[in-house]
Amino acid sequence: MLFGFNVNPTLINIFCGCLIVWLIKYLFNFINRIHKLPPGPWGLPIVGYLPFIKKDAYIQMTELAKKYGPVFSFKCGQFDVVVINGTELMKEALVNEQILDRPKDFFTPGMTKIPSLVEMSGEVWRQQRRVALTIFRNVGLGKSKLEEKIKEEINFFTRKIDSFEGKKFNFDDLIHLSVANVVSIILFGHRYDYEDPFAIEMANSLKKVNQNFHYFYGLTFLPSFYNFISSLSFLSPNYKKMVQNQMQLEDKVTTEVKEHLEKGDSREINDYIDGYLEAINKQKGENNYSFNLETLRRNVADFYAAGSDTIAATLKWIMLYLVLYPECQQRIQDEIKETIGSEREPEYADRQQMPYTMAFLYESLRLSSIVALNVYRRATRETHIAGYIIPKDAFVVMNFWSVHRDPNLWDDPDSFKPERFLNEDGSKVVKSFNFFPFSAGKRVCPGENLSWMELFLYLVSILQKFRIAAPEGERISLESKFMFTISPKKPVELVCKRT
Ligand code: HEM
Repeated sequence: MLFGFNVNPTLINIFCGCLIVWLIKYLFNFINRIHKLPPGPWGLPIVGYLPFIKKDAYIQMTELAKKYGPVFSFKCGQFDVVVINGTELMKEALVNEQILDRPKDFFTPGMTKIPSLVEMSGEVWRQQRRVALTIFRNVGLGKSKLEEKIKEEINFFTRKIDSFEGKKFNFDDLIHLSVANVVSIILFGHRYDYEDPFAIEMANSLKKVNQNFHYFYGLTFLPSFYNFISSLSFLSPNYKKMVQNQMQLEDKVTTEVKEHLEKGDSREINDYIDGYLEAINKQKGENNYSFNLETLRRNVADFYAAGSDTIAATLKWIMLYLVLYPECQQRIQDEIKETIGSEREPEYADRQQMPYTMAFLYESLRLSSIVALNVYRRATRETHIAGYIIPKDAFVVMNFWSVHRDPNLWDDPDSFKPERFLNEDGSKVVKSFNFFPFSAGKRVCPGENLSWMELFLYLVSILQKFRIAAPEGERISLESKFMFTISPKKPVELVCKRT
């Protein structure tokens, strides 16, 4: 008798036997897996280590690497997370074809079912990336045509700084609008006036998306619980705001796409939207066709974000370093005087005669490490790093910050020393093998060349005209906040006096 029912004892025996076999198998697999996975901290059932992850996760990941070794793992919600630290292992991981993909459930579950190029995997990602790089090349990326447009934008920018007549101003808002204009020229074919409400709204939407973003977002790691958790608004208020702001940004992009569509088929290819619309027409009817208006909208919004937030954050750090280290500022201005003078506009080619300025840029990117943890990768199949198993579908996180601050690789790594990137007599800039702010391998940042050009031209054009300082009586703070990028916590306020 079982609960008052007559049950055949043989059936009970078979059921118990099956249960025991299943339990033994489960335990065997569990122990086997734990044994082969990289070591790491334990977590709680269901949520794993997620509740223990701190705000400055890149510092925590670096600390955990000291305890468990350069490759460690933990359970985070529904996924295994493997974190890679150290140059050699990072390089091994970056060339591993099995960890090129992004997570299956995009980083922003609930937002849209159509991924952007940044979130795509496999053949579709390859197609989209190939076409994006071709369009970027055709519209002038890396050519003098784009350099001229960047210089034009910087002219507007320095004129605006001039209008403050040496008084204190907020560098943040202005730099966001200016660098967003550079990426707007590539994507939309034009810049916006700094007072244009459309541009201001677009930049504000992006700013708010970033304010509410967290690298280890609960919903990213618990996608099956998305509907449940998101219905409890008090558990995910920031997430909801982020999704709303992202939608606002994408609506603006839609307006731009519509304007391009209205031009009809006769349009010239002046920007990414033109090039993409042409790709849609050309590839219609082909197998594995992945080009459509929704993907265009998502790609443009992500390029706008990836191309402006990163450069703005880096330039903010650069301004803070210039104020904190006036001797560095002076050396760059001496190089400008010798190489360019005060009349001619700076050109990107000038960098070849300006080793100290380039070393200053490298050191700024090393110390700020704005993309401290890589955009998540996913193991497409079970693979190995340093002899450890990386299970299929594990999230793979590369900790660039740990490499850029490793005391075994850099002398006094927490100090700002541009000289570390110079040869002995200071006549040449020397790149380090332990320096990869833009990642590496097939998924390396496609905006790397554009970024170097922008950073060099902004820095040199500003210092050619102005001496930068903190407002009188105010102290510069290097406190940071980590959302997707690491940026200064407080707004950067400056005083720029004509040289
Ligand atoms: C200082 C500036 C920048 C830094 C430090 C930076 C860094 C990075 C890093 C580390 C990645 C991840 C690559 C990987 O998965 O291994 C990335 C991806 C990406 N970046 Fe940048 N980036 C910068 C500027 C830009 C600019 C200016 C653009 C575009 C105009 C851009 C567009 C992208 C895109 C589209 C991806 C995703 C690529 C893919 O998934 O295939 N980035 N970036």
